[in-house]
Amino acid sequence: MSSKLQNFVKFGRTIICVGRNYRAHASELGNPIPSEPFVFLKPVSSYITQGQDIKLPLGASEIHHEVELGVVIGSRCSSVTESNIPDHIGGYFLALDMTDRNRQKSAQTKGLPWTVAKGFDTACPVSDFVPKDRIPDPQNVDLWLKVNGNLRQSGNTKLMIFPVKKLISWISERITLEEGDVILTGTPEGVGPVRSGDIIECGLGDITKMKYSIK
Ligand SMILES: CC(=O)CC(=O)C(=O)O
Ligand SMILES: [Mg+2]
Repeated sequence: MSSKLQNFVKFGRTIICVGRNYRAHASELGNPIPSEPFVFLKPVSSYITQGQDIKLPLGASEIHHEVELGVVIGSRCSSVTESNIPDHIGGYFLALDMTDRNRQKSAQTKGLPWTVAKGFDTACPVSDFVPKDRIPDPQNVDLWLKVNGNLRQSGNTKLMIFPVKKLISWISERITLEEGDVILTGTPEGVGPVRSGDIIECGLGDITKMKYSIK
C-alpha cells in the first residue's frame, strides 16, 4: 500500500463530494431525488485531522454536521466500467461534510455555487485511512453520529441511491480521477446544527470512529 494513500490528507488531492445520495436526506431538506449523481468540490485546505477543532466560520448562523463514507482512489480512473472499479479503490475513511446551511440555501436560491458553504476552513474533518480489506462490502457499512452523546445520524450505506461503484464509474466518465483523490459519498438523514462547545463523535460501524470539538 502506497504511503501516499495512507497519508491522503497530506498528499492533498481533489476532494469530490456527492450530494443527495440518500433519499431520506434529500427529503428532509426538501430537495428532489436525483436521477443521476450530483457532485461538488471542497478545497484541500478544508481538511482537518483529529486533534484539530472545527471552527465556525465568520458570520455563519447554522453549521450542520453530515457524516459520510469517504473513498480514497488508488489509481488513475478515466471512463472505468463498474466491474473494474474495485481495482481502483485504495481504501476508505470517515468524513464530515460540514456545511454552512444558510449560506448553502441562499446560494441555491440564487443559482450560485456552494463553494464557501461547503469549503470553508475546517469543513472537512476526516479519520485515519482505513485499508480496503477492512471494508469488503462498501454497500453495507453503518454510519453513525452523536452530538454531546445524543445520537443524531444512524444509517447504512446500503441506502445509497448510487452505490460506490456507480459513483466512481460515473465521475470517471467526466472527470479523470488520480491516486489520492477522494470521494465523500453523501450523508444519510439526521443532519442538524452544531454550536460552539459541542462535541461530535461519529463512526463507520465499529471499524473506525473520530471525535471533533466545535470552537
Ligand atoms: C444538501 C447537501 O448538503 C448535499 C450533501 O452534501 C449530501 O451529503 O447529501
Ligand atoms: Mg454531504
